[in-house]
Amino acid sequence: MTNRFGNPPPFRAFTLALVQLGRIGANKQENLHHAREMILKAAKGEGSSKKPDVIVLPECFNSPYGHVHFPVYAEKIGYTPGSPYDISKSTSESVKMLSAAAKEVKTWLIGGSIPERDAEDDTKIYNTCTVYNPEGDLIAMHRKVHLFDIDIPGKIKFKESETLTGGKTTNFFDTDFARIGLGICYDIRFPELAMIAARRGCHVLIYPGAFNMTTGPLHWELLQRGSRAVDNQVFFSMCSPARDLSAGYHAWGHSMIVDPMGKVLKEAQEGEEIIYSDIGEFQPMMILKRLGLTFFADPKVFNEARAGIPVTTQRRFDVYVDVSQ
Ligand SMILES: NC(=O)CC(=O)C(=O)O
Repeated sequence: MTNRFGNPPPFRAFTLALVQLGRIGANKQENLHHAREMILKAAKGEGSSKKPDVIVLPECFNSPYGHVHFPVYAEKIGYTPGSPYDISKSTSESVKMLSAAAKEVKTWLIGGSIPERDAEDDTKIYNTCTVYNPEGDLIAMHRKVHLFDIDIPGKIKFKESETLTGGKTTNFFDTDFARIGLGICYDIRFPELAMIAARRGCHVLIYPGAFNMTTGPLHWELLQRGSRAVDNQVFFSMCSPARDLSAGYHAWGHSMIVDPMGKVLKEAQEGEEIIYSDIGEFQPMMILKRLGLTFFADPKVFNEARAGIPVTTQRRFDVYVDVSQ
C-alpha cells in the first residue's frame, strides 16, 4: 500500500536504549555534561550485551521541570517551520552537545526535550524534542502539542501553559530500520496523535516523558501498554528522568518499552538507569548473517499482532467519520 507520507522503510529489528537520567539540577552545564556521559555509556551498551541503534533521553533533561524554569533555560534551536533543519548557526548549547554526541557514538539519538525559544518570536517557548542521525545532523523535531495543565486537588497542580506554547504538528522520522513517531509525555493522553503516526506508517512510537507520583502509578504503564501500543499495534516507549525527591517535581521513573501485543519488554525502576531492549527479534541465523555481509531480522510480533488481530484493516471510518465534532 502506498503511503502519501512516503513509504516507510522496511521494518527490521533494532536495539533501543532508554537513558533514565538522574542528577538533573539547576546547573545547565552540569546537566549537559552528565547527559553526554550517559549517552556515551549507553552507546557502549554498558550494563548490557547490546549496543543500541537508538538512544533516548527523557523530557526536560537540561533544566528542572516546571513552568518557572522554562523561560530561564530556553534556547534558540534556530529552526523556522517550513525551512530545512540547519543547526550550523544554532546558538543552542544543548543542541550542539546532542549533535556532537550522536556523531561521536555514531548512533541515532532522540534528545529528550528542552525548553525551546521560538527563532522569531521571543515570547514563545516550546517543550521540544530534537532527533539526530549517526552523522550528528538534526533530522526531526517535535514540539509538545498538548500542554500539561492539570489540577488534582491536594495532589498536583501543574500549568505548562503559564509559559509554554503548544506545538502544531505531528512528527515522525525514518531510519534505515523503522519509521519512528514522536510525542512528549502528556501527548500520550490524546490517542489521536499516536493513531495518526501509526496510520502514517510508524512502527515504533517514542515519547520522552515525566509522569509524577500521582499519575505515574495509575496511568504510566496503562497508557503505554493498554492504550497506545495495543490500540495501534506498534512498539511504544516512554523515557523518564530518574526520581529525585529533592527536586520541585518528583518524576515517576519506570521508563518502559512495550511491544505491539502490550507486553512490557523492559522497565526501569526509579533511580538512574539505562535499559535496553530489542525491538523485533533478531533470529539466530540472521545474527550469523549480521556478522557477515547482510543484516536482516524479523519484526515477528509486529506482523503477527496485525495478522492475528487485524484491527488496522477493520476500522470503520464510515461510522466514526469526524471525531472533532
Ligand atoms: N508531565 C506531563 O506532561 C504529563 C503527566 O505527568 C501526566 O499526564 O500525568
